[in-house]
Amino acid sequence: MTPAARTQAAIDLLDAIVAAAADNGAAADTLIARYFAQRRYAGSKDRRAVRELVYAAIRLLGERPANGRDAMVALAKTDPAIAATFDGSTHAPLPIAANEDTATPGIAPAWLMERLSASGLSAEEQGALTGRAPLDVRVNTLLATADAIAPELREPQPIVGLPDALRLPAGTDLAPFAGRLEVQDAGSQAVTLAAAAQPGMTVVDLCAGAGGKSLALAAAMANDGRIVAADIDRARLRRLEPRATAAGATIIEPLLLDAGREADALLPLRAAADVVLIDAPCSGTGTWRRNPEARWRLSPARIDRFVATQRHVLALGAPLVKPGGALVYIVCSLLDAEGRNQVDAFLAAHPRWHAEAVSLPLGRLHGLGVRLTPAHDNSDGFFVARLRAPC
Ligand SMILES: C[S@@+](CC[C@H](N)C(=O)[O-])C[C@H]1O[C@@H](n2cnc3c(N)ncnc32)[C@H](O)[C@@H]1O
Repeated sequence: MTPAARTQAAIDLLDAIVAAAADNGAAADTLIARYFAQRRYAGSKDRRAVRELVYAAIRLLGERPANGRDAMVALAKTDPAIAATFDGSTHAPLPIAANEDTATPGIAPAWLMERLSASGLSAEEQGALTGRAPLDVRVNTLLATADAIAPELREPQPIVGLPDALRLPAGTDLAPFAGRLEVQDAGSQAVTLAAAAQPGMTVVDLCAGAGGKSLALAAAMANDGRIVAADIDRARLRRLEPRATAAGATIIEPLLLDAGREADALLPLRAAADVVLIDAPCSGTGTWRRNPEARWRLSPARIDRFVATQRHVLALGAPLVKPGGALVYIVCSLLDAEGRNQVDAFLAAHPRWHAEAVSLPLGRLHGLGVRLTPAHDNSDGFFVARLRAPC
């Protein structure tokens, strides 16, 4: 592909990504994979170059652009080499007109930046939300140690305070390390420590998804005890089983919940858990470095729905905690509505519970919990709080 054809391909892809973001359709990565599956003539260099153009345009624009051309013209205005590819030749985009409309660069839609500011996030902190994320892995201590595995890796960097974490060069091939290394952001590893999981405990991972945190809990518990990994999403939960097998995690019991009737399946776990971990569904404002297109998908109504779901899962999780046990609430959002305000509301409704101090290797105190941000912690953004049930 010529450079101009790559630009046109990026425009076509961005058209699809913009439409999908508006209609809650497929993710950008899925659309890119589908696009190239139908264009076998594109070599790996072309694919990489087009992908980079697409993601550079997505990162540049906080507001969802009208279409792919608007997005790429905005990117071209930051880079004369890209602007030069708008030359009107075969397979190339038409030249950029002097008065052509373009999308405006920014971090996020204006209404969302206001909410981030109101949640105490400075302009510098907001600017870091769309940077590039490092490749972080967790060494699965059920099968390996960081010291033993480090010599097999190219340039592994330790992460202060997280002895089982390593930061690796982008593009490191992790296939030879299946089971021994799990891709997991440093922030995600840090907030899981708030569970203080110990061998012999019973832990309910209520929003387990594909089990990223369940696997970390199993390692922390040295495969001794019980972890119930519950979720309403069958496809995600199904991905947990092979991961657990590869990781040698034997104490994880997947539990598929029926949305709207979750309490039925959870009844046998009433007052049974030392710890209930709730990694709640959220807007993901802390994960834009990995998933920058997510900010094109958000709306005030969508955030309201997340807030309602978070209240719902908190109400499901609280009765599972045994007297004196703990509920750990986590969101990968930096909006107070989803983080500290949820905790304040929970405690107002449960006056006999209290928030416990959590000491983590990353993050700063925020409300009754701890907040991690990309600017401060070079991790994804998270809010985590640990709530103690009455004895
Ligand atoms: C942030 S993701 C969890 C990620 C996972 N803990 C990890 O570390 O990989 C939130 C999960 O909550 C699940 N969820 C949403 N509503 C739920 C409900 N009512 N009960 C249980 N899980 C729910 C979603 O299906 C999703 O998998």
